[in-house]
Amino acid sequence: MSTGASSPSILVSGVSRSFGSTTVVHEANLSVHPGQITALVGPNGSGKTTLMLMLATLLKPDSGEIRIGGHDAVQNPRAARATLGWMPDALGVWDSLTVRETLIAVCAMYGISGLAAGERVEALLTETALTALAGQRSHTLSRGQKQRLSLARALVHKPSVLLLDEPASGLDPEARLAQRQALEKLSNEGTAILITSHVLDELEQLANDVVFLREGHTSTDETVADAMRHNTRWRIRAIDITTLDEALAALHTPVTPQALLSGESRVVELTNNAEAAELLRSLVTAGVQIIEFSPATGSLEQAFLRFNQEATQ
Ligand SMILES: Nc1ncnc2c1ncn2[C@@H]1O[C@H](COP(=O)(O)OP(=O)(O)OP(=O)(O)O)[C@@H](O)[C@H]1O
Repeated sequence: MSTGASSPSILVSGVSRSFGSTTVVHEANLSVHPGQITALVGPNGSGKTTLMLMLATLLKPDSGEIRIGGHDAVQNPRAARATLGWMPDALGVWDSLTVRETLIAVCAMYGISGLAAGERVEALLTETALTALAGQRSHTLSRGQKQRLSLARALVHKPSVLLLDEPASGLDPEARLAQRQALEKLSNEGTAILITSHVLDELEQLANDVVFLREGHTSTDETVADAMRHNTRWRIRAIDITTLDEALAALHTPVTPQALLSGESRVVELTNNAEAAELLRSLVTAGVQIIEFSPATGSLEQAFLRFNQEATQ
């Protein structure tokens, strides 16, 4: 969904790309405005990385238009590159360089040198919690530490567009939270962010827009809105589970028991949000003390599964 009156920082219009006779991205469309965080969600092999590589100017589209910060990514890749920060799904490291030296080398690539480079690198080390590891060789970092270095590298030239391919992969919960906060801060400062991840719960907390990708086709605003509107599986918890069971039985609502770390709960299948609201009202009227009534899996995950289901029908 594209929102906002500003012109988009990322614009993809009718973009296609084939490898040999296989078309991997089919007339894809999306836009991301300044300050917006858009999730790009698709199953394995749906074309996310291929699309990201084209946005990063590392792969040419066969047709269509890509604009990054207003610059045509095909006609003027140099200008587009100066605007964007790219975090690939796997960090290629220069084995012999330390974390600090890596960042200084990337500064040099962007024409930042001397005192300015030193200051920028120290700020990035602090921002990505890498100061304690600054003297360590990059190839000895853990997966999560490499992810932090990869983000720091992408941010060297203060880009207004960030392309992040699986940035949370390999991060522990604390590091994920820190990364989420860092990205929220950048978004509040006006950075446009396009992010792929298979961790949909994580994306749901971060993104304010989503584009689904299936076999190289992007979703339309309408299909996303429709998929997001229909939560079908709801989890219900009550102070007294027996009272809940009795009330659900009286309402002829079939349930699936679910054991959770946080206690026993029930999952019900409903057709739409109105039905969910009506069931909640009926349970409360029947005197059940409800302590949770929520989508059984994340809304984004449900919407994604629904989008895929509809696409295969
Ligand atoms: N250089 C290439 N040559 C031939 N086929 C390719 C090439 N790069 C990607 N593909 C194919 O394009 C399709 C999409 O790949 P891509 O890496 O973009 O998917 P993805 O959505 O990022 O997948 P994942 O979630 O597994 O990372 C796959 O079928 C892949 O095999």
